[in-house]
Amino acid sequence: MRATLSRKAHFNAAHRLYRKDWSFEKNDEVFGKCNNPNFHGHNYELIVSVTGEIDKETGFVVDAKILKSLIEDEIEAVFDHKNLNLEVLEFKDLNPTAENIAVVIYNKLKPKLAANLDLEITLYETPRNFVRYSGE
Ligand SMILES: Nc1nc2c(c(=O)[nH]1)N=C([C@H](O)[C@H](O)COP(=O)(O)OP(=O)(O)OP(=O)(O)O)CN2
Ligand SMILES: [Zn+2]
Repeated sequence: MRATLSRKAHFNAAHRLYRKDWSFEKNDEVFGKCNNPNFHGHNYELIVSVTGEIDKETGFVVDAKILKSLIEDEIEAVFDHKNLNLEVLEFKDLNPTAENIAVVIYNKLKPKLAANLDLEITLYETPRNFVRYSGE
């Protein structure tokens, strides 16, 4: 029997949406106020969902305590109160859009989970904008 265990987390981070290889005008045209050179911030809300067989002995898909620690160590410690463009290696040459942040989070967590577990990342950048990514 399969089920999904989800864990919520959050982090605050600053970012700027732009491409280094575009002019300021082109970045302004495409990214608007998100191209502010002085950055801006969001209270990101993260939902990490793990799907798999329910273990017959424990009743767990995955131990929620272990998932909590994984998110703290791999995501919150790296992203919380950081400037994503300047302080998080993965975004040195990658625009820190909600889509790309969700992919980076997926890629950090997936190898840390048992191979038979499926992972879905839901990332709210604002209360109204959110992204889902599950590796496809
Ligand atoms: N496809 C995407 N579009 C946008 C992203 C993104 O990550 N992916 N990000 C942004 C900006 O980061 C921007 O800061 C979002 O803020 P805003 O437009 O203010 O979002 P709100 O939900 O708060 O907007 P309201 O107009 O107040 O509803 C832009 N686009
Ligand atoms: Zn933004």
